[in-house]
Amino acid sequence: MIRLAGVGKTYDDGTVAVQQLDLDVRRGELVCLVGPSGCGKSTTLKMINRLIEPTTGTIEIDGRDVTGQDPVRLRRDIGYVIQQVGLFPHQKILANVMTVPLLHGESKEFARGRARELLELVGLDPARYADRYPHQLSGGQQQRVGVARALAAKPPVLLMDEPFGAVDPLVRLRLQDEFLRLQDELGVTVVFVTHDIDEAVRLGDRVAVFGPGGRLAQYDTPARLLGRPADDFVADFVGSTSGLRRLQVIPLDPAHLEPMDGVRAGDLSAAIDVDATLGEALAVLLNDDRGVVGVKQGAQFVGVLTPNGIHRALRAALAEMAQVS
Ligand SMILES: Nc1ncnc2c1ncn2[C@@H]1O[C@H](COP(=O)(O)OP(=O)(O)OP(=O)(O)O)[C@@H](O)[C@H]1O
Repeated sequence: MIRLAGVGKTYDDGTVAVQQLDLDVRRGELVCLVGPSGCGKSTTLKMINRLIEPTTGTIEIDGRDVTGQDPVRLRRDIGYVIQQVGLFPHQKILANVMTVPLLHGESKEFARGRARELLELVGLDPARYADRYPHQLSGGQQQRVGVARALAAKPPVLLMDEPFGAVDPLVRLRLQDEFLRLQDELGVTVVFVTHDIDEAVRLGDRVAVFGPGGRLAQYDTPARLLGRPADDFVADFVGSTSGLRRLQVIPLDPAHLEPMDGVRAGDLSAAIDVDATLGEALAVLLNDDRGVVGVKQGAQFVGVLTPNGIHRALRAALAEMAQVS
C-alpha cells in the first residue's frame, strides 16, 4: 500500500534527517516507526503526505508516485493525527469532526451523520459530547476526537505522529486498545510514530526501528525484534526488560494448559481467553491467590493455566523463535 524506495531527506542547513530508506507497508497493516529523538521518524511521516519533500528516492501509495499528485488533494485523502490534536477551539466537537467530509464536498446532513457515527466509534457518546467545545474535554477525549476527525473521510491511509504522547499512561493504554479494535474493524493502513518501544510492540504488526542519522536499523515483527535484535543499537533500544516485553507478543499456547480434571469452573476466580498473550495470562495469574487461571474458548473452559504452564509456553516460544531466525 505504501512503498518508500531509497528515500532520503537532507534539510537546507545540511542536517541529514533520513538516509536511504526502503520501507514497505502492506494494505491493512499497522506499522510503527520508533527510535530516539531526532532520528527522522516525523520527517519520514511528513514525506508520505508531502508536508516535506524528499531529497532523494520515491514514495508510492497504492502504486502511484505521490510526487505526481496534488499535495492538497493527497493530504485530504490521507488521515493525519498529531500529538497536539489541532482541534478548532471555537468549533463544537461535532463541527470539528464534520470538517473533513465537508471538505470532500459531502452535504451537511451526510457529514453530520458520519461525524456522529465516528464519535460513537471512538467511544464518545454524541449525545454527551457533540455540543461541547474542545476545552471542555480531557486530553484523552480530545485525542479521540482527533482520531475521529482523521477517520471521518474513510481514508485508506492514516498517519499518526505520537498521537497518544500527551496523555497519562493508563489513558494511553485504553486509547491503544480502542485504536487497535478500530483499526481492525476499519482495515485502514496505518503508519504510527512513537518514541516508546512498549507502544510500538503493542500496536505494530511490524516495527521499524530508526537509529541516529535517520538510518533504518531493523524492520521486523515485534516478536523477532525483541527476540533477535539486528545489532547492538537495537538491542540497547529494546532494552534489558525485553524478556518481559516479549510476553506481550507471544500468544498463549493451548498445548501448555492443564486439563480441567478435578477443578470445578465455579472454583476458578479468574479466567482468560485462549487468544490472550502470555503477558495477559501472567497479569491475571499474579492477581489470583490460587495461582491457577481458567482458560476459555467462547463460553467453554478448555483448561487451566499455572505458572509452570506459562514457563513452558515461554520456553517453547523462545526456542521456536530461535529456529526461525
Ligand atoms: N525544518 C528543519 N530544518 C532543519 N533540520 C530539521 C528540520 N526539521 C527537523 N530537522 C532535524 O532533522 C532530524 C530529524 O527530525 P525528526 O523530527 O524527523 O525526528 P524525530 O525522530 O521525529 O524526533 P522526535 O522523536 O524528537 O520527534 C533532527 O535532527 C531535526 O533536528
